[in-house]
Amino acid sequence: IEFQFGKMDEFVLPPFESRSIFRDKDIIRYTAGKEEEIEAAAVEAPVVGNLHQVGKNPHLTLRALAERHGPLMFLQLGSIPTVVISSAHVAREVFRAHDLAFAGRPTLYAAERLSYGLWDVGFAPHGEHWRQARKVFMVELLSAKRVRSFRGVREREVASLVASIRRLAPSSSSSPIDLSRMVVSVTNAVTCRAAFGGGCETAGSGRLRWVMDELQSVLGGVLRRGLLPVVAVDSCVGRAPGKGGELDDIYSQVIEEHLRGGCTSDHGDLVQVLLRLREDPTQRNTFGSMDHIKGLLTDIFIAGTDTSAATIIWTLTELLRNPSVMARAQKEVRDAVGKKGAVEETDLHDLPFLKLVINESLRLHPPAPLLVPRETTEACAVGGYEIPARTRVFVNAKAIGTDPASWSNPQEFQPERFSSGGDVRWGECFEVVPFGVGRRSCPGINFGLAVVELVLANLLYCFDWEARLGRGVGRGGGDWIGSA
Ligand code: HEM
Repeated sequence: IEFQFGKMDEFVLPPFESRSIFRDKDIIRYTAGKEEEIEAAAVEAPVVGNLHQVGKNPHLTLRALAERHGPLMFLQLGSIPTVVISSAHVAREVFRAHDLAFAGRPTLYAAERLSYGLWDVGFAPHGEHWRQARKVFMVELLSAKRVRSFRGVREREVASLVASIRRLAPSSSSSPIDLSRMVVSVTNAVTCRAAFGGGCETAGSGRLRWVMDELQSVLGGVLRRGLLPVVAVDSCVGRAPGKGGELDDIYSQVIEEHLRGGCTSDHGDLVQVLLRLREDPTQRNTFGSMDHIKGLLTDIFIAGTDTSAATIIWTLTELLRNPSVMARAQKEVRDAVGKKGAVEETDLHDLPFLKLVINESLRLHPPAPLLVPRETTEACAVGGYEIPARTRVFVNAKAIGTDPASWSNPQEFQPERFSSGGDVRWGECFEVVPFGVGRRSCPGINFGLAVVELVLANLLYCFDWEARLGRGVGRGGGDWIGSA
């Protein structure tokens, strides 16, 4: 089976756009008092500052700039003073000593609308609401137990993906299938069923899919143009499906049905959990209004769908580039599952090599290569530099994952490199940060990896894959690559 690479760069999530905050650019100085700024990245132009240097793939441009100017780099992005962290060494220093000071999020204009006024986790400023909502997210919505309860949902959706590919496969010998789109559909469907239960049908799956596509494309637009602090706002925010939009309508309908008791599901869906929390007097400030619930639902859709899909597609791409790794992963899954016909979740424990493959793919291709932007909540000193409160912070996960100081042959795809260290403690390991670091790191790791592993295991078990002739999968071999 072949698949199309054309959409690959849609899977890279560049940083967000924000409301601009005017600041003096001469703010970052040696605390020793020397009149010296953190290495300002090369040529700073009037008004736009270093913006013109950022380019189409900011994580790559910033990595190249960091190679010249150092792993703790200051940029003036338009009117926004920004610090970029590009090595494990600096990330360790920052997040071990100053996790709290770096736990803020900038107020993102479009995000405010998407999240019903920042009543969510991902975009919320650091503070009491964020703390409460995140705690409940981790305990009630995204815990290992809750994620396990969605096992049936995942297995059904993956079986449906396999059936669709089988239907398309005979005719695909001359025209490749668009696997990217199909994989996004699966991650969308799993999230949707976990969130809404039977409400997915109520909302109408076609309509819901359209809204989700719209949500992702608006978000993509916001993120893609994210480094242009002012210009990006109008075109994206106007379409952002927040309050009063189509998605809002779907949420209202599904919540209404749940309240009437008309939406039941065997696993207990996320809307049910959120409505239960709404009745709890101790949770009133966090879950008391419908906007709270809708904001949190949006978080799950935004954060959980494209990130997981990107991981699947990049992993398959690396396997195509590395046929011997593909053969080993495929042998592992086929030996473990035998003639059962499909990989079930219980089989995943027997696939240690596949886990290494996914880790390696996340190292080389973090789906959010600059994570989600942070903002300092207070002034602090890092590496002898003073960084003021409200400085924008990007952590370049791509640069960190490919830093030669941490990784030998960093550009090579070598899953075995993860075999000696046991399981990676995501969020605590500074050499590889696809899920971020510290207290704002991703709370959805279990949920995301569960679907990534099941989809990949089934794709390897059920099909033989090869790259389309004439479309190189070597480095720099085609227009589909080069973005992460
Ligand atoms: C392979 C899949 C995923 C990847 C690579 C990923 C990556 C990330 C990254 C890089 C961040 C920013 C962390 C930081 O600022 O340090 C993040 C935050 C977040 N993710 Fe994920 N994510 C994935 C799946 C999910 C899923 C499935 C969910 C929920 C269903 C989710 C929910 C969130 C939330 C709510 C936040 C915001 C956390 C906060 O600000 O406190 N993610 N994720």
